[in-house]
Amino acid sequence: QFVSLRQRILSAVQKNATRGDPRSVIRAIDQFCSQKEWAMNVGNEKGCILDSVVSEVNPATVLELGTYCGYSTVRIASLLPPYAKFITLEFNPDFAAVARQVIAWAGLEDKVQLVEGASSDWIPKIKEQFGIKTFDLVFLDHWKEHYLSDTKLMEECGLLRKGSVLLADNVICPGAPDYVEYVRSSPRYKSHYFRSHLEYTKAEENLWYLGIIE
Ligand SMILES: Cn1cnc(CNC(=O)c2cc(-c3ccc(F)cc3)cc(O)c2O)c1
Ligand SMILES: [Mg+2]
Repeated sequence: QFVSLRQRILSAVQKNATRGDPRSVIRAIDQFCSQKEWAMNVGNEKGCILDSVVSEVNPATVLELGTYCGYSTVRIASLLPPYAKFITLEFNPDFAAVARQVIAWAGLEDKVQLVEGASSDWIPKIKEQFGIKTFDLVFLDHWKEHYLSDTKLMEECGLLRKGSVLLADNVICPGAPDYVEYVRSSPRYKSHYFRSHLEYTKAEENLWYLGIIE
């Protein structure tokens, strides 16, 4: 019977990765997606940029918008200090179900809270629900047309502070032009492109990094 791509990704992890070993989970997904079927994980090239930003920021609080199968969730969670609070939001319950199992296979279920639902519904509730004042790092990788509205919503909800770092995937492909326009023209943001390629392809892509300077 029909097995979904996300289920095939999960099976590849359970078959080829070692329980409790995040790096083997990442390697298993990258091998599957480069050798078998393309999927919209951030991938290893952009993943290394993500790793360097996480290590540099060394965040106590992290928000990920768009969990998908949990690939970037595992990369981030494996680099966080023990006291860190990491929330990842996923709208699609089928993706969330796979991501929970991928995160558990990596042994990182205690490092991250996966919350199902719409980012626009959850962002206003984060302070009181999770006892978080502001985020040191936000990774945007969900619906590209929600990057701008959710960034404005995070500002309005007081979830961003001087020094907060926003890292956005796919600002070229599929693209988030209104978001890029907003942050580039706003005096509140200092921004930086990391040149890279669309996951598992040679297509040009950028991870768009920016710090809030206030
Ligand atoms: C349904 N859905 C649930 N989450 C999302 C948000 N993610 C994306 O849309 C997304 C899309 C692509 C992509 C797709 C087709 C293509 F030809 C080129 C690129 C790459 C990514 O890295 C992404 O994050 C969409
Ligand atoms: Mg992406």
